[in-house]
Amino acid sequence: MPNTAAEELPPLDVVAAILWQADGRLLLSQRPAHKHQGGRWEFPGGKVEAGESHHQALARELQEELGIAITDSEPFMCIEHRYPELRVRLWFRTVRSFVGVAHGREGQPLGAYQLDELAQLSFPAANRPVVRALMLPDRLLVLPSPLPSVAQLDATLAAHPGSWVYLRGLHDAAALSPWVSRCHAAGVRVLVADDAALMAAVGADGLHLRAAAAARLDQRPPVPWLSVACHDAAQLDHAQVLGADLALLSPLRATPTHPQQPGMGWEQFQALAQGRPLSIYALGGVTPEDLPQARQAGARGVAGIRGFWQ
Ligand SMILES: Nc1nc2c([nH]c(=O)n2[C@H]2C[C@H](O)[C@@H](COP(=O)(O)OP(=O)(O)OP(=O)(O)O)O2)c(=O)[nH]1
Repeated sequence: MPNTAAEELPPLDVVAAILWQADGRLLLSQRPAHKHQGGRWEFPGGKVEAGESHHQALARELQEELGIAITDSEPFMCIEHRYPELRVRLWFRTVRSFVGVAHGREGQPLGAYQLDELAQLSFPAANRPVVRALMLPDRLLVLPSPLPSVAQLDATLAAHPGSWVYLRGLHDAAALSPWVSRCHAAGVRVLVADDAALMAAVGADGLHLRAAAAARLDQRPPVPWLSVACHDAAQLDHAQVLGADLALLSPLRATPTHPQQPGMGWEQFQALAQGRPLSIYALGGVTPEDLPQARQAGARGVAGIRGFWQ
């Protein structure tokens, strides 16, 4: 029987902090045993009260729960999740600095963790996509055609530290291997199109499915990172069914290569992207300067060619 009580109620709006300490570790707290999702680790925060902005709610919660003061926070991701007993809409916000010594004012244990330690912790189910998202980059560089020179690649990787590269347009091991090696030498992760066996053969980090390849699948291929090209809600739904980590949602704007395709614009992007449990990248006429706007619209990051390559 459907859980009608959960269907009828609007989701509970909750803010939660991706709270970076000065030492580069994330500060987490453990939910008290008697509360919903008790005993699990959480990003500190709580329910948004009537009339509060998300930032105000987060500032109040962090003061109440951890005894710290914040002046800034920025949107990181929004995830809607249905627990059997309630629906939550979690507004994760990044906090890079705070004043005060964090301590569990409600007696809750706190912990500081490196990103690569998070996988060992038990989180509420709603948090899984955000834990994955934290390991993903803000910027995804799409390999242009014609191919860039090695000098161009090196300059571009240096200009966008922490980004990943989608090795678009290369479909055999001989063509891919030098690019994989060059990117890995720079500490950059790479995605390969459509073919999981080829991805593994060249030692790439993940698979990017073009829309037609995604449509042919009904379950996730066994890859460490899965990205899917999407243009509408049905394709995003399918990306979720596949358990994708990333979706490249396009076109945000019309581009010189596809001038006949009108861009969806940020409003439509937000309507499609916000609340989904995967990291969505805005693609199509997007530049790195669009990142703050993209975040407001529910994107994890920005992807593209023009505006990214040196
Ligand atoms: N703060 C927080 N809540 C989370 C996370 N993940 C997740 O599913 N939740 C859920 C658990 C709860 O159902 C809800 C948060 O509600 P809460 O009860 O902690 O809110 P609150 O601090 O305002 O609590 P209270 O006033 O009732 O004591 O969101 C997370 O990472 N952080």
